[in-house]
Amino acid sequence: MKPTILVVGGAGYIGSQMTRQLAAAGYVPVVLDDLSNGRREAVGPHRLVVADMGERGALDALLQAFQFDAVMHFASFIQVGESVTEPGRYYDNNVGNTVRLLQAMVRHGVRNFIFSSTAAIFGDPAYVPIDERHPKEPINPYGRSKWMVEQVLGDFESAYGLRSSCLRYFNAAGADPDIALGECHQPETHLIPLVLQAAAGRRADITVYGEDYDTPDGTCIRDYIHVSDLCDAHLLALQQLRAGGPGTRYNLGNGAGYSIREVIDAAERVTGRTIARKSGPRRAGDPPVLVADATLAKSELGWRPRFADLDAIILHAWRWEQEHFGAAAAARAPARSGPD
Ligand SMILES: O=c1ccn([C@@H]2O[C@H](COP(=O)(O)OP(=O)(O)O[C@H]3O[C@H](CO)[C@H](O)[C@H](O)[C@H]3O)[C@@H](O)[C@H]2O)c(=O)[nH]1
Repeated sequence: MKPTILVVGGAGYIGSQMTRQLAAAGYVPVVLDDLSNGRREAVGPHRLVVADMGERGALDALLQAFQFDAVMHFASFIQVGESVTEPGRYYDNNVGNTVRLLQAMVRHGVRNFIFSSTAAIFGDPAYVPIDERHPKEPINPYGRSKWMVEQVLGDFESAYGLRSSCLRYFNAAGADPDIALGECHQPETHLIPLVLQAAAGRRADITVYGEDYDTPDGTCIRDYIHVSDLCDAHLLALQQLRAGGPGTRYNLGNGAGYSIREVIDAAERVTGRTIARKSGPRRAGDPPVLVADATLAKSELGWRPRFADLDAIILHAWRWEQEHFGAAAAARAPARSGPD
């Protein structure tokens, strides 16, 4: 029998890609999503249960109905700025609901958990590239909420034998190489999709948040990682947990940092279009440089990123932008019967 995996938040950007890759790798994914941020159509032919992950009754029914081998959890709120102005919502969902999910797993004897953690747990880096030993000093509620869950997971492993892999994403970007899935946040706040909206003429320009950082060109440096490579790391972490290994934590990035200006230059190269840029103030909570040291994921998981090149990441995102929002999408729109 194929192992069944619960993908919480599997209708979202990374969760839907994970669902697709799990099925391709021979697993049976079951998606739990309340569709507050996810899209029903992103789940494709796979089983979707629409419910709130904080609801005890819904969780019990689901964990009763299926024998899950593992749970992957992608259903967090992810905007740093919003977490500063609405911390209650972030702690309630990212910590409270995650603990409720973990308690349901304990009640039903599901022992393997893969958690989407983040570079934001490290705060302003003391050094780069950032390895797993780097101090955890998050500087915003989003990062704190993720670090709290990592600590909760340590306690759940000691007390209940629930083993977990925490994967700390640096900047997830790109789209499915077949362009079946891609980024579609409402509202969109991430740099690469916004830059590509400007290239496509869906927005007038891109605002660069701060040009006075202590970096070579004054703009923030990030380590962009392709969404498919992130999902590959999840598959490897899943194998590792299912083989009976202890809980693990891995930083996931390509180890190469690109400034905002370099990202916009790369997007101009890939799209062949000129992208208008505007100077804006710094965005609260942005560390100047975030670059991963992913040596541990490579040596212990055997993880090998397939799309480490920034231009390849942007090219997939650009194809997705055109396929999903461009002229082809507009031509398809009138044929649709109504909202879905
Ligand atoms: O219109 C924009 C949007 C972003 N940026 C800049 O581009 C860089 C990347 O910003 P993103 O919003 O794309 O990504 P973040 O680094 O802020 O966010 C990533 O890391 C966060 C934690 O640090 C969260 O995990 C988040 O979900 C994840 O995408 C930042 O310096 C940001 O200030 C701009 O200059 N203009």
